[in-house]
Amino acid sequence: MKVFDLIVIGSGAAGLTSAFTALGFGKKVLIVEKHRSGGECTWSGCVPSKGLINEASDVHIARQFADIKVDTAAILKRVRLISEGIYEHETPEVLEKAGAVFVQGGAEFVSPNIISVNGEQFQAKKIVIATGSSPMVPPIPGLDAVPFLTNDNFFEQDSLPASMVVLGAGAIGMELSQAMCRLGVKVTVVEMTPEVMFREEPEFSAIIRDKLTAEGVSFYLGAKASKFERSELGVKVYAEQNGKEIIVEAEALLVALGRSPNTADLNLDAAGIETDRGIKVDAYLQTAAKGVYACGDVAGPYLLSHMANFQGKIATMNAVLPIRRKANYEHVAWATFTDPEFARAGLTEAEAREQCGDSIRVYNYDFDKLDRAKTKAGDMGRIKLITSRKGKVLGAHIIGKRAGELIAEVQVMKTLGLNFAKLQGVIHPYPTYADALRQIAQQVFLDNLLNHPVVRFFRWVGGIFKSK
Ligand SMILES: Cc1cc2nc3c(=O)[nH]c(=O)nc-3n(C[C@H](O)[C@H](O)[C@H](O)COP(=O)(O)OP(=O)(O)OC[C@H]3O[C@@H](n4cnc5c(N)ncnc54)[C@H](O)[C@@H]3O)c2cc1C
Ligand SMILES: NC(=O)c1ccc[n+]([C@@H]2O[C@H](COP(=O)([O-])OP(=O)(O)OC[C@H]3O[C@@H](n4cnc5c(N)ncnc54)[C@H](O)[C@@H]3O)[C@@H](O)[C@H]2O)c1
Repeated sequence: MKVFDLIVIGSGAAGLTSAFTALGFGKKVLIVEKHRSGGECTWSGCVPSKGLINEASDVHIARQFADIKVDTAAILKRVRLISEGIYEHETPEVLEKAGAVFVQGGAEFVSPNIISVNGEQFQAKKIVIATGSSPMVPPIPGLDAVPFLTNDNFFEQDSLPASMVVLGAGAIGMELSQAMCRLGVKVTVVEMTPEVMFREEPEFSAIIRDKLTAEGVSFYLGAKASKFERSELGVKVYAEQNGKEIIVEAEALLVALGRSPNTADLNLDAAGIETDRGIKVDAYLQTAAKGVYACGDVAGPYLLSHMANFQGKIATMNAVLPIRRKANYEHVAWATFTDPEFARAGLTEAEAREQCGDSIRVYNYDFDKLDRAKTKAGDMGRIKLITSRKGKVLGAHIIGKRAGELIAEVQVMKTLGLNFAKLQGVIHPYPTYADALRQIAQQVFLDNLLNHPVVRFFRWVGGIFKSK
């Protein structure tokens, strides 16, 4: 039996980070991949979705100047080429050149340190499970009898249909609905919660819903899908909204209702690995089986590529080095690439109030004050910054152009524990979107000053004399 220092099961964002981390420490690494290296991010997630969003954005701009015909077949082909381009840096050959052994096939556990792939057994001191997640397809009557798309096959379509029902107004539903609508698809979204993007600040979610509505996307909110039927056009979706039945019909259906962890084929019982919503891990990302770690979507709790990288590194370092580092999620951040973009770091206002009480400070900044935004008609944006009583960042929410880039500056302040007021002294080029953050910092600085005990004392004394 071949023996390794580390076996990595799955070569998506988490698995690749894990393998490269271990290789960097000179370890003998086996990578086992059932499908294609690169995983969801490269083939059916971040990369093709952002590729499609970029194409749709160009079309949206072009339509303002000319009556153009959109060739969605050519667009989807170009999107697939982007995935191929990223894959060039993640192929089995590249991984083997970097020093890993790559085996194609599905891995299953034989014991906590032995796996079987295509009937052959491999042993390792440590194992990292990074098998990702799959689209969650709930057992709603009729769903198994109608043709439907998920992110797994969405980007493989030859061309886009004329109409589509999108089930779920989460990250996938919103990004793809706007992109498809811009490319000429009549999109109807059916979402069971009362608002889109349930993880975001509600007022920001409403802004994005209004924007998509204005562009032509139709929404049924508070509507839970209850039945599906084939129809002459394609598919009929039945949903319950406020006790009434609604029926939406379209050529195609996209199911974007969340994810299920890929655990079923792993024979986890043989290794004593436990699951709840995904593979159960401790703070060090170790599973119930000693020496077996899990990271990325299969473990959660944040199903994001950069969190898969973050966890992949920690899990692997804990596995191969004599250190133990906890995965700390205090500084999680993400961006949703609708137009305008959405980005979030840390707590919402409600969460901050629950944790810190009403001593928190909330700064709301509108881009109508920002010169850079004024240079482009219709450029909207908003920032909500939530700080502690002393000015340290608890949460930040940005909607607007380049929100995904802007949040990085807040992330640095937050992660390094710097007082946000410090940013007021940092020179920002003019006119930029980032200058909005400097302007907010100016206000935090002033509030810090006004809250300083000495200043408060003199203001109090001043108040006494004034009242006399
Ligand atoms: C449409 C869409 C857009 C997204 N956009 C973003 C975004 O913009 N930003 C962001 O941060 N995140 C985004 N995500 C989420 C991101 O794609 C995932 O969080 C990330 O890819 C998870 O990486 P992973 O390594 O955990 O899993 P995966 O990438 O799924 O990799 C798991 C790998 O394991 C393999 N595997 C499974 N079972 C076995 C087995 N038994 N044996 C061997 N191999 C196995 C699979 O074939 C796969 O290659 C998006 C997701 C979707 C669906
Ligand atoms: N930009 C990004 O970072 C990005 C983009 C896309 C996806 N992702 C990741 O992929 C994951 C999966 O995305 P997703 O959009 O599939 O899931 P999601 O959890 O974001 O949204 C699923 C939505 O479906 C709704 N829903 C569930 N059952 C329903 C029913 N029966 N009828 C109507 N609505 C129903 C839920 O209320 C929810 O709003 C996300 O958690 C996110 O982490 C990230």
